[in-house]
Amino acid sequence: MKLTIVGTGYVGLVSGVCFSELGHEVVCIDKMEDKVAQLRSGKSPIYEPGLEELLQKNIQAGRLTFDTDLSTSAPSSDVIMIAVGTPQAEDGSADMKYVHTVAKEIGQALPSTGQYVVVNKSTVPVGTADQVKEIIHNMNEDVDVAVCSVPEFLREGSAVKDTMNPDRIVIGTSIPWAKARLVQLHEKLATGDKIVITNEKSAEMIKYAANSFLATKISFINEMANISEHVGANIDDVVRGIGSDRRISPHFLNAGLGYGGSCFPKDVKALANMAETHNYEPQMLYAADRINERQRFKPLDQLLKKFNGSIEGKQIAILGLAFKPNTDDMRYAPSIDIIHELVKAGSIVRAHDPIAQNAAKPFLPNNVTLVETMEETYAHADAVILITEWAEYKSIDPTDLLAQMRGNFVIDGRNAFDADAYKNAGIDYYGIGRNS
Ligand SMILES: NC(=O)C1=CN([C@@H]2O[C@H](COP(=O)(O)OP(=O)(O)OC[C@H]3O[C@@H](n4cnc5c(N)ncnc54)[C@H](O)[C@@H]3O)[C@@H](O)[C@H]2O)C=CC1
Ligand SMILES: O=C(O)[C@H]1O[C@H](OP(=O)(O)OP(=O)(O)OC[C@H]2O[C@@H](n3ccc(=O)[nH]c3=O)[C@H](O)[C@@H]2O)[C@H](O)[C@@H](O)[C@@H]1O
Repeated sequence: MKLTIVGTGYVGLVSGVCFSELGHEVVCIDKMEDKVAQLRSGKSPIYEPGLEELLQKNIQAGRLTFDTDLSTSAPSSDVIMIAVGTPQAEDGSADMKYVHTVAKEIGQALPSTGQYVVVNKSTVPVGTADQVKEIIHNMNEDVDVAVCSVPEFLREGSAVKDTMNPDRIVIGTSIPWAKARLVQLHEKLATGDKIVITNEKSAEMIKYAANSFLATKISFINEMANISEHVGANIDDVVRGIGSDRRISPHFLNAGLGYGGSCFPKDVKALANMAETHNYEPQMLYAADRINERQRFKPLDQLLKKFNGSIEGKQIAILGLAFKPNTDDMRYAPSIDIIHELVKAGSIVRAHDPIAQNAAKPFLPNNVTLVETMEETYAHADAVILITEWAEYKSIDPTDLLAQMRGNFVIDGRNAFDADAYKNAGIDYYGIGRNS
């Protein structure tokens, strides 16, 4: 099939690369000329395991091309996908300006002959498919177009793997010929029970419900960890105990500094905003969001406790800046807020991330020192905070770490270290909800 995919961010680029790998002919569109030039030369603008290899392979095979304008490829495409950003607006709602602009461009580009499928892959409020159709028809009332919702569930850091091995594909359309085309497009990825067919609005809701459920699961376990700290229970044991119940499952129950990234924070807020505009007060979403906003500041409380109320002049080593491992995405990363607070309190901050160092610079205060190796980060540190659980940090030997440090306080913000090994090495170890 011929595809036009608009937006070459995590979703658009990964989808474009994966669909071309599956044999489809894909044109990826982005307004940013330098990004398109970089992509044409086979260089990925984002760090995502396995992406660049497949990008280069499919460009060479002639199945994957890039353009700055959709008007050439869209009229001959079987499916046109919208994969532009829907960032958080000031009131918490999803800012739809990029989606609306693309809808107009599609309306201008499509001729009045033929049958077109336009797919919304961006995460959008319920009712957007109808809106996009209206915008397209306002530009060209004769075009025969089915606007469908096929939400994306990939995770950053494993985006290619997730796209190639989806748990399910949700196809939201009430139009039979569009459904047939979209089932055919996805047939190498999913068949049978793995394809969930719904109407447009349910598909749009599924995406927000999935992200809000996962975000709530994280806030729930963080709440349990915080309570465990107060009552002397250990969250690792609590998770073992509840996670073995298949209805709960042990997945996505890692207590820590809360969720960051470009999606959970904004999607929980956008769903809450959507509920409010329909006169419903979403209490659980408010709670998930509030717990998460607070969780990232836990290291600060611990430092103040350890250093008797003042961390001025203390050298603090930060391990990990990206919002999660295996990505260089810094959007809403807990590290940003933590570091700003540390600097405000007069600490000397040295930070390291194996991949996100350059991406992090614009988000951090100027007086933070970004160092090349993790060893340089914690040399002479009074305290160490693990914020992102990169694999290389997990292999740190606590005895070596202690020998390099000036102090002995380690805050494990992701419960990623072996608590006993750290304590046995003489480290004053703090994990989230990890009483021994
Ligand atoms: N990042 C992720 O892991 C996931 C994101 N999503 C959703 O997918 C959507 C896209 O997210 P990301 O890929 O992270 O976005 P992104 O912000 O990384 O990339 C969006 C791209 O669209 C381009 N763009 C904007 N307007 C354009 C136009 N008129 N024509 C051509 N290109 C245009 C921008 O230049 C940018 O390169 C969002 O709604 C997000 O919530 C869904 C699942 C996973
Ligand atoms: O809509 C989206 O953009 C995507 O959002 C998340 O994916 P992503 O944000 O890339 O990463 P996750 O692995 O879900 O992690 C999100 C945040 O939650 C945190 N987290 C995750 C799991 C956990 O148990 N505990 C926890 O604190 C991570 O550290 C990270 O900050 C969802 O997992 C994807 O299914 C979805 O497609």
